[in-house]
Amino acid sequence: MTSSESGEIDESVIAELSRLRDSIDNIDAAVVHMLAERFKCTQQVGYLKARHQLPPADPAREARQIIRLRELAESAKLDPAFAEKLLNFIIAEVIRHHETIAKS
Ligand SMILES: O=C(O)C(=O)C[C@]1(C(=O)O)C=C[C@@H](O)C=C1
Repeated sequence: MTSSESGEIDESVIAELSRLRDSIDNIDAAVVHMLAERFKCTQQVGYLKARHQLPPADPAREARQIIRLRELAESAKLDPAFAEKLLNFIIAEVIRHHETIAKS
């Protein structure tokens, strides 16, 4: 009898789900720590740009980053469109931070 037939979840299923969720939690923690480090770097870039009157956004640099990230995603079997959307999402936040720094 399967878990769905009996209405109870098999012990081994619970154990496997728990093991996978532990790994997911570790990966999520790593992502948060890596993002925090990235934002520490971009904050320094923001101050550097503000000090030297450089524009917050650099579209040419972004275009190169997207090409590189899409290639990395493909070789890692990650959807390149997702990788591009994620990078754009992060960069939009960075630009917002740069603009705040420039105004301050
Ligand atoms: O490299 C820069 O010039 C940055 O400001 C950093 C960054 C990024 O987050 O990677 C953010 C904004 C720019 O448009 C390009 C890249």
